[in-house]
Amino acid sequence: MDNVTEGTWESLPVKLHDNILETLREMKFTYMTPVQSACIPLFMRNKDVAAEAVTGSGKTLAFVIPIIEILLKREDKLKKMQVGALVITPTRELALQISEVMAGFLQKFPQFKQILLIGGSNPIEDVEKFKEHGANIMIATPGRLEDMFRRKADGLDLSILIKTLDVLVLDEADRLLDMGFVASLNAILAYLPKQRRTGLFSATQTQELEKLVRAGLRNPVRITVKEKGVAATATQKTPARLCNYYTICRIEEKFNNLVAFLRQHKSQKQLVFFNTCASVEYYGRALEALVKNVPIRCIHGKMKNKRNKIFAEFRPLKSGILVCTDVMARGIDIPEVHWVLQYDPPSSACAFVHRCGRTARIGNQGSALVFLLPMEESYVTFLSINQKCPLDRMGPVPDVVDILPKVKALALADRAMYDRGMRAYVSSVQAYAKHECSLIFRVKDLDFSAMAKGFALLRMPKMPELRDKACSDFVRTDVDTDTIRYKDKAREKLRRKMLAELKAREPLPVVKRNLVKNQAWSKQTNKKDRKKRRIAKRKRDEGSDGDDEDLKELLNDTRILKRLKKGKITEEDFERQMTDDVQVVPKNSSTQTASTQASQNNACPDSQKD
Ligand SMILES: Nc1ncnc2c1ncn2[C@@H]1O[C@H](COP(=O)(O)OP(=O)(O)OP(=O)(O)O)[C@@H](O)[C@H]1O
Repeated sequence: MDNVTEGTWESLPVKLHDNILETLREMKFTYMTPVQSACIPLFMRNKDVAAEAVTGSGKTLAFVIPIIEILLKREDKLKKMQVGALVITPTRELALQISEVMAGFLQKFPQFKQILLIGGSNPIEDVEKFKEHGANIMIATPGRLEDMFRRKADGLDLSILIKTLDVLVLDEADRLLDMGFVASLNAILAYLPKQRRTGLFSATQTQELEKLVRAGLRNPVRITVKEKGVAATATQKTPARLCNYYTICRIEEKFNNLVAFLRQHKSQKQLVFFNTCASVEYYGRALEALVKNVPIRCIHGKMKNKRNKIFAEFRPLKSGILVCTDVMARGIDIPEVHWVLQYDPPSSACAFVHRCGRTARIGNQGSALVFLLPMEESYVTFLSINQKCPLDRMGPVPDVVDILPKVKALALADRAMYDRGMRAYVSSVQAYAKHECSLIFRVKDLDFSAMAKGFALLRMPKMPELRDKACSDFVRTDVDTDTIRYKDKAREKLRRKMLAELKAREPLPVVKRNLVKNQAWSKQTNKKDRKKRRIAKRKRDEGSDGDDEDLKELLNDTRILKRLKKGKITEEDFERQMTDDVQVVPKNSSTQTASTQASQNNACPDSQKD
């Protein structure tokens, strides 16, 4: 393997513990990678490091090994409940993966205990686990870790236990400094002792990271590992063995192209990235019906407990398709991925590099393909200049057939699929509008009718973004969409009951709302909404009922209906909140605009965050 050429572990200027060398031998890792040979000695000699090296270059061991070495060399040994090392990482999958690597080494160091603190499980259980087993090494996602610092009342004062901290590692550091995490991270950093070693690791670096390097690290050593075979002046961000392609197709042809491509590569292992959870739900199910005899799995950030299981199932497969959002974009180490397909170009250029990095890891070959619309072709130049990520054009996918009628048939056969399509469409429009490169991805130039055709929709959703658009090219189905039933009998029964109740009820008192008419919903979230969502998220993170989505939906529907009946919300509010049971209202009723509005909650651009 080209990447593993930096000498043996024994050749390091610092001697590694025999047990570490033995573990490496057992793993059959004879040689170091460049980032490992550069980081390990520096980290072990008390330096702060900021390491940038391409995806799949072995950064995990570059901090796992020094962590153990540093803890071993402590003069006053750590007690059961004293934390000596902390690794913070953006997603739970990544945390899990790091903890597995750590566990491999800790087998030979039973004196050290590690704890994994990630969302999706009950935080009280984490507190109890901590109290029972103790922890010297914590591997955590920011949200759950921040929460743990506030668990004094549950008998865990982490702010005291962390005073012994020697090493802090921020993995995927640039992502951790993105807006979504920065508040949690600042809160966490305030608890940590200043006298510590800090390591920042990532394949991409941002200006925010620069600021942190300047402000937070003591004499940091910068380690930038360039790719071999790439001109010395260039700093290509993607692995040299990655064949990186783009293809151009019309928006209404995109899904047909994807299906044709996947059918032709059935014997291979492929990741397909979409920008929103709703698109994964919709297209993932469609692919399950259309690409036969190959395992297909779906993962996105709104899945709670199921996520780990699906990921664990997919990892060892020799061939298969993982349909996912950017929760899978960073750091995830899936062996032998042949193709990374980006159905939606990601919302940030950094994410592009990380998505591609799921293949061509540690010197292996791999390929990536992004689907672009004709109006998006300048993205290729942008990537080449901005991200040092050159792409080659791939010709049209051969043997493309029109499978959209089949997707429509799926929606006609089950209202759940119809709903999913509407939500996916709305969420995609909203995600498109939020693209970082808004000069290239111009929502105002999107052909909404053609896009709806490409989504195989039965009718056009109504949303403010489309209000001034003619959309006359779109031919809606002849079928009365209110008559489409849920396959799930309980859900269908509830829908019918709600329809009947809505028809029968008295007009309601008008409830005042603060939303601005004709403005995109995505721009109108108010403080109260945000608070509500935060509370809901906290409840979800407490991990009560992650798996039973259908039951949750039913309960949610009933709760919203009750609020409407009591006059606590307006009809419009009702529609907006019906995040899943869209289309419960009779045709011609003013409430029909609702069909997809509620899907705001589903428009989660699932950006690598947990
Ligand atoms: N010295 C080595 N010899 C052989 N294989 C190695 C070595 N170091 C790491 N690997 C393997 O290489 C793969 C990639 O390593 P790792 O996940 O640490 O990469 P990374 O740089 O963190 O990638 P990303 O930027 O995507 O997070 C893993 O499967 C790991 O087990």
